[in-house]
Amino acid sequence: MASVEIAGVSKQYAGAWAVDRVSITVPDGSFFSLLGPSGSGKTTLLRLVAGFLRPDAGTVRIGPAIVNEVPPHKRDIGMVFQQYALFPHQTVLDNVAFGLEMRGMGRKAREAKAREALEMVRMAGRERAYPKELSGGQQQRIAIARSIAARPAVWLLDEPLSALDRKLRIEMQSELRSLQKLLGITTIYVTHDQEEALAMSDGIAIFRDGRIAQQGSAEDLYERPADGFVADFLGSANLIEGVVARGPQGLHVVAEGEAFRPSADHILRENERVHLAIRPERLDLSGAPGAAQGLPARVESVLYLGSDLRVVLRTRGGALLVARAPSRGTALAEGAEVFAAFKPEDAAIVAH
Ligand SMILES: Nc1ncnc2c1ncn2[C@@H]1O[C@H](COP(=O)(O)OP(=O)(O)OP(=O)(O)O)[C@@H](O)[C@H]1O
Repeated sequence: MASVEIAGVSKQYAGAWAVDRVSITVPDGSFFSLLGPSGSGKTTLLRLVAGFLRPDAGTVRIGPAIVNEVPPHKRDIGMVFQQYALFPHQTVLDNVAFGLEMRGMGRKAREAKAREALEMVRMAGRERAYPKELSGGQQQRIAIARSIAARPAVWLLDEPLSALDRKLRIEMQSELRSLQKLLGITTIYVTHDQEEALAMSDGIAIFRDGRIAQQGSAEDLYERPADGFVADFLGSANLIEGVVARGPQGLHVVAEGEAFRPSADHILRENERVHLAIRPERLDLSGAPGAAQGLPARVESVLYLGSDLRVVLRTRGGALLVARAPSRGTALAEGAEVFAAFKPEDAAIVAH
């Protein structure tokens, strides 16, 4: 197995930087996601690691070796694409064995390896089928089996589940993760689905316009977003404008005329303009103003989502807030006046 180290890598298309000085280290055996909106450079970076593209600057290492000049088939990688890219006129077994043949393995050995891979993706018994006889989910399992049959050191997946329906996607997320752990394979996973990245990854890099807005563990990014873009991208954070002021208790954030204490791990600079970023599920609408900190607000709409409600609120200062409240035992009507409370540790303070 091998780590992947991307150091200062850039790539431009027709004068525009698709990937701009990106550095990421993916430790041996870990699962790392590239997350970001469409066009932010995720696929370009994955193709640079795969060797389909050459960086204009920087280096890509797989294990100890710099691979900038190494063609894809010599990089010891397995790849899965959004579109399964199976050969329609070949059987499942031949599709999975294809890469092994390219590596010069004899028929017996490659069929044994291919069967082993099919067992891992729970497709044993379908060796003689053709791709068109399989569902989309099953075809993707075949593509996954093909990518791991040779037991590569590095696994690169580009939105592998985005063509599947939601239920199957969630099932496949945990299967992919289990398989990744079983094989101990170093993995880079491209997705634009924040829930998927949070659920699956040891590490995540959030892309914005070819650059990394922030990288870290799922918890780091969710609880301590570096800025409003990251906070919002990772799950519709509420952003309330404020400014850092000095009071008798030290530095705090003033927003809509109220003082908010920072949690212990925030470093504030006087007069800095900031946002308080609060997750919808961390707003508590159940109480009256009292010991808790928060903002008075009026309910604009209540949407029933099954297990919970989505409540849209407008603060007196004009900020729009979204809260999640349990659907049982919550009686909220449009126009009601409420107090939206939150704990200091649930409000990340992010750059404006
Ligand atoms: N072959 C190409 N020629 C010219 N420009 C390209 C090419 N491939 C990508 N780009 C541009 O590079 C930028 C990054 O694209 P990239 O496909 O890496 O983004 P992405 O984050 O993977 O997006 P998506 O989620 O939509 O696939 C975009 O502005 C895109 O238009």
